[in-house]
Amino acid sequence: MKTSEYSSSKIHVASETASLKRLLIHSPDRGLGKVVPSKAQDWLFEDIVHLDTMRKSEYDYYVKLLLYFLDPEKIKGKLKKVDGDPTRSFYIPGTPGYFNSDRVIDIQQLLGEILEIENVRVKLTAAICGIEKCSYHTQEELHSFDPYELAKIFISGSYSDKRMLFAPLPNLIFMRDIGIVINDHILLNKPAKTARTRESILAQFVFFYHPMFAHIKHNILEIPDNDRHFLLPDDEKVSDHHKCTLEGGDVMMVSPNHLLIGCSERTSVYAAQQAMKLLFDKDILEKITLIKIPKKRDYMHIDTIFTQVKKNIWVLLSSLARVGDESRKKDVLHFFAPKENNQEFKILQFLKGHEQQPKEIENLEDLLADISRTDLHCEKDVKFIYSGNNEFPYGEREQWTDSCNLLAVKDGVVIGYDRNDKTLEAFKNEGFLIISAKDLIQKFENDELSPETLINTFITLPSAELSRARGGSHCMSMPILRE
Ligand SMILES: NC(=[NH2+])NCCC[C@H](N)C(=O)O
Repeated sequence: MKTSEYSSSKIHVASETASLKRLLIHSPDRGLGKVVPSKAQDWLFEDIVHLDTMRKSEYDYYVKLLLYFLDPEKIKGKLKKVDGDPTRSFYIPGTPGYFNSDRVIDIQQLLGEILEIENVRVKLTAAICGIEKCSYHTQEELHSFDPYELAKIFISGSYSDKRMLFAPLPNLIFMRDIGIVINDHILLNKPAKTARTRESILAQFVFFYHPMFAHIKHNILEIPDNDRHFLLPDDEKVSDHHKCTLEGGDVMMVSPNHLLIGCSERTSVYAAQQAMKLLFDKDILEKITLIKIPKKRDYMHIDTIFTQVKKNIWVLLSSLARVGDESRKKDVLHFFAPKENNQEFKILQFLKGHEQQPKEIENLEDLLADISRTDLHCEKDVKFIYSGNNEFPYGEREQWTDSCNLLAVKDGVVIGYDRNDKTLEAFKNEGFLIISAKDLIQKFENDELSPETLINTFITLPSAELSRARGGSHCMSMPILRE
């Protein structure tokens, strides 16, 4: 793909379920295979992963599925060849066999392309060496690499000869968190965790320097830090009133005029307010709802507790929603039931021009039903599918492995993990076809099914390794164009 071919690229997202047309992803890179047990948690993984299994038996299916839906020419008729290649060159940017799609786009490819521009390479190398505290000689050595190899080094933290230079970025596979497209604007993140700092520098350079985003350069939004934050004592810097962090998993574009922002372990109230001010001042939206959830590793972002499946269907965790079966059973099983954490839960809705009088919404279902009816003008009944089929203790168990973190490739067709049996049962009860990625891809290849005619389907992705990284298919995608 020539960089010039990207220049007419449209960037626009105004819903969570309209047909996906273009997105950014990142295939697990060699850095993930270098995580050691003592660092796994610091680097936000629940465990170390088996890289080969994660790629060949899990993530590669995600890529093939996305290609079938978004850019079928790149895959159709080639499945046998792709699956039979032990080097996986189809999935690796910069190699001759790479699928090179302008619709399913690996950020590593874009990084390689901007590193071909001399002054960008110099600046980015200096920036990375600065935060990673590299020596002058390392900086010089880095200049000698080919742009695509340099992109790999910046992401994986290691050279191809296996020498490690700095920490890997295992969480870059969760592309959702680096930024978010809001209509035709991009809001960049401010990561809460140091393990994700380098990711946002890479993202900043890609969005500001890649020709794909040149025509919307003035639409790239960065949240301002607290004025003179550097003068705050260290212990005050971490308080929610001063801290300025925001990650894409907490930002959801549910309709052209309405944005949801989660205030969570990762997104501070201060940053959410700054984002709101920026978006209202620039007239990008008229309604923003802040959803405050407990600051807990279990629910790091709002997209871990609910996502949209269809205009009128949502999947969510009942213990944070309206009283469901799950919470009623807690009275009986109170010894084992988790502590009630609803007190920390609050929803406030703000309208432009009336920011001082937010409306409080009592529970998640009321908010989501209102989005379906009022914002999306949906006349059908609004339905809620609960994690773990709302049966104790499966709701929490399956939420932990991303039962609520689904990616809609079109209205009613979602990708999620295969391991959440009870949640899948709940989808089945709602009339959804449950089909594995492997079977579906084969049926697409044999023309038994087609992405255009598919409706109400839950496509299951193998997830034994992926779920150890604590993110699902919603987090693994950054949509940049929906229909
Ligand atoms: N949008 C999301 N839910 N992202 C999940 C990110 C998971 C990643 N391991 C982290 O802790 O940062």
